[in-house]
Amino acid sequence: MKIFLIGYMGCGKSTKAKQLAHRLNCPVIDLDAEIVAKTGKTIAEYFAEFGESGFRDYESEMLKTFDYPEHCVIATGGGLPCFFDNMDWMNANGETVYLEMEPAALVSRLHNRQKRPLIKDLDDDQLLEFIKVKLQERAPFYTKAKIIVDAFDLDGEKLEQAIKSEG
Ligand SMILES: Nc1ncnc2c1ncn2[C@@H]1O[C@H](COP(=O)(O)OP(=O)(O)O)[C@@H](O)[C@H]1O
Ligand SMILES: O=C(O)C1=C[C@@H](OP(=O)(O)O)[C@@H](O)[C@H](O)C1
Ligand SMILES: [Mg+2]
Repeated sequence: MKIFLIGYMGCGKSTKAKQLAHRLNCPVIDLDAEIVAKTGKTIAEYFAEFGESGFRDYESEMLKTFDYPEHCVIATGGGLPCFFDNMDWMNANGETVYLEMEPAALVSRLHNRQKRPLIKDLDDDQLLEFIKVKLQERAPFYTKAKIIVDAFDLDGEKLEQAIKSEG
């Protein structure tokens, strides 16, 4: 089974994907890291060179053409489910899990903003406002996930349980 973790920047997709894959004894794939490995550019450099729309094209192509092992956990980028038919594609090709988190909690997780071009120039107050607006836009996509879990106090074990009981 392919398990796609989705949710806003900072909700813990990359961190929890590693923990879950370790528990399930299967490979982990972080699509942002795959983009960096394939292009030789950081996400920030890719945005700077090709703009957000160039990045969205590339991440969608990466999502749909990656040679996934049969069983794996996939950390997606926060915006990926909200463009093209990516969310429907993931639902058709695996288990989708939305790691849901409140805007204030997301701010407290997003210390290292330089890696994330959409928020790199925002202070904490601006970031809170930005997330509130963006999360409203993105929620209709995220909530199409087959499984929704509260990501605030989540660890690999709780995530595994949530997938087993709801999946
Ligand atoms: N359970 C947790 N408690 C506190 N901080 C966490 C926890 N899980 C992840 N983090 C931190 O939150 C930040 C965002 O996590 P990350 O996995 O990169 O999120 P995403 O891939 O969803 O953007 C990282 O700095 C990470 O160390
Ligand atoms: O939410 C977004 O639009 C983005 C999230 C990032 O991934 P993380 O959610 O892992 O930070 C990365 O794909 C890019 O900076 C854009
Ligand atoms: Mg990530």
